[in-house]
Amino acid sequence: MTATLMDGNSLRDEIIAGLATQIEQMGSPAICLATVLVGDDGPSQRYVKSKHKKAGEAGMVSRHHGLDADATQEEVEAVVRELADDPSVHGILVQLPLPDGLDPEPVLDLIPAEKDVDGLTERSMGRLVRNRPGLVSCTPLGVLRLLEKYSVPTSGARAVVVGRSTLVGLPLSLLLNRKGVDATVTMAHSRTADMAAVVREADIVVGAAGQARMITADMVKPGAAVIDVGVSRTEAGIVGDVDFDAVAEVAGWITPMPGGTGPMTIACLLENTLTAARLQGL
Ligand SMILES: Nc1nc2c(c(=O)[nH]1)N[C@@H](CN(C=O)c1ccc(C(=O)N[C@@H](CCC(=O)O)C(=O)O)cc1)CN2
Repeated sequence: MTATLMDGNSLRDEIIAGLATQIEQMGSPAICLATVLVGDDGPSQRYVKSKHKKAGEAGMVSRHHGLDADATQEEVEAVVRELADDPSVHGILVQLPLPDGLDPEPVLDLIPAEKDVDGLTERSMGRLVRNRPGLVSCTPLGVLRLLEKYSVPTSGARAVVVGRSTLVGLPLSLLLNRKGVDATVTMAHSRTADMAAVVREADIVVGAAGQARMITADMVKPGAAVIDVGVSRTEAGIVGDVDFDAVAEVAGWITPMPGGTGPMTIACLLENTLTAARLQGL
């Protein structure tokens, strides 16, 4: 492997240790992250469990609200409303996806902007678009942290983000385009003509389409930074959007899957929770 490995597990641990120190210096106030999980999807349960474990390591408290898969829209919204009104809760996270039949949009929009540690409400996304301060979604933030940590040049770099989800692709494209980061960003998606040629132009490639190993070595410019956000579960285990072994021979930097952007999502969620607590006067 010639590429530098961008290790999300070690950067997550570093960030969480830093948060623990800051919270201790604040006199260890009860900074509370509340999670809402509807249904019994295995991976979602694991992610939520991990969020609680890491919150504890950062010196935060956390609270979990689990609802059955057949919960109604009204029941889910009632839980979020209660958390929104509770002054002891600083951050609210509704684990996605919600089961079929539930509409996430009205649920998310019940979260007050200052408690929106996932950065997914209309208000938070609007602030991101308008370049105003606000909480930003966690995986895109995690990608920026990795680029920064590994000193990947971004100013004037060509970045291609494959995937246009509101969870990752869209906010990440906006962040990469921001002043101070200054990449020239292309958003690519399933209808992009000649995807290989588009990706080959990029100094920074982000795979966020959820298509197993779709980014192959022949699509990657030598020396590019390649960030994998896609997760596909195959018989061989968890596979990302990047054909890791072959791309690692061409790229300058690469994230592993697992161990890259996933852990960073949780680290940035906890950073957002501390920011949210401060916004609420703690
Ligand atoms: N409300 C949200 N829902 C979802 C988000 C989100 O940011 N907010 N992102 C994903 C799931 N997710 C966090 O919620 C998440 C995904 C993956 C990991 C992670 O650490 N993965 C490990 C692999 C472990 C495994 O998948 O079994 C890794 O990459 O090393 C953490 C969090 C969708 N929903």
